[in-house]
Amino acid sequence: MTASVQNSVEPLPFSYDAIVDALVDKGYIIVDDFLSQELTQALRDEVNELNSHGIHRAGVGRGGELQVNDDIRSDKTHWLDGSTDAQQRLLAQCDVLRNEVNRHLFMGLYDYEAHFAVYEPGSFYQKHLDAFKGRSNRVLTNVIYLNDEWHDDWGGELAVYDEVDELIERVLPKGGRAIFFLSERFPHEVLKTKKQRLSIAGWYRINSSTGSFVDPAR
Ligand SMILES: O=C(O)CCC(=O)C(=O)O
Ligand SMILES: [Fe+2]
Repeated sequence: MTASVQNSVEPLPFSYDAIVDALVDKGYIIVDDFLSQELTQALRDEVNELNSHGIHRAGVGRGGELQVNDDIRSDKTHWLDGSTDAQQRLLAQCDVLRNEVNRHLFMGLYDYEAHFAVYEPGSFYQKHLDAFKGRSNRVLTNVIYLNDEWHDDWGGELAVYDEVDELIERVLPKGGRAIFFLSERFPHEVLKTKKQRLSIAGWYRINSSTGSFVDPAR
C-alpha cells in the first residue's frame, strides 16, 4: 500500500461535526492539527518563497478605499488563487467545512477567500472586527497557522475578546492549528510578534449582491 493511500484512510484528527457544534454553542473553536504537518509545511514553503520575492503590505478597507495603515496592521499579505497543489488541497478542505456548515446551520456560505500573511518581528494587527453587522458578506473567519514551532515567549498570540470586550482566548500560532469564529461577534488582535509569524487568514462569505452592485469585491 502506498503512503498516500494509507493517509487517505487515516481518521482525521478533528471532526467537522465538532466544529459545527462549537460554532452553534459558543461561536468559535480552536482546532489543533486542522492541517496535516505535510500540508502545513508545503504551505509554509510557499509563503516563504513568496516572501523572498517580496509580498505586499496589507491594506485596511476594501476596493477603492484600500489603504496601507501602519498604525492598524503591519503584516504583508498575498491572496490564495488555487494555483498550486498545496493551495488546492487547503481550499478543498475548507470547502468541506463550508458544505458541513451549510448542511447543518443553513448559513448560506457560498464562497471562501483567503490570504497568506507574514508578520515580521515587531508586526501586529490592532483589535478589530472582521465584519460589522449587516455591512459585510464575511460571516465566518478562519485563521490557520503555518510556523513549524512557536514558543510561549515569542508573542504574536491572537487575542480574542467577547461581545463585552473580555479577553476569552490567547491563541499561540502553532503550525497546523486553526481557529474558526463568527466574524461579527469577536473583536480580536494579533499581539506584537518577536519572531516571523506565518498564517493564512480566510473568510467564508454569503452572497449579498443587490441590483447592479456586485458583491464581493476585494
Ligand atoms: O493572524 C491572526 O491570528 C489573525 C489575523 C486577522 O485578524 C485578520 O487578518 O483579520
Ligand atoms: Fe481579523
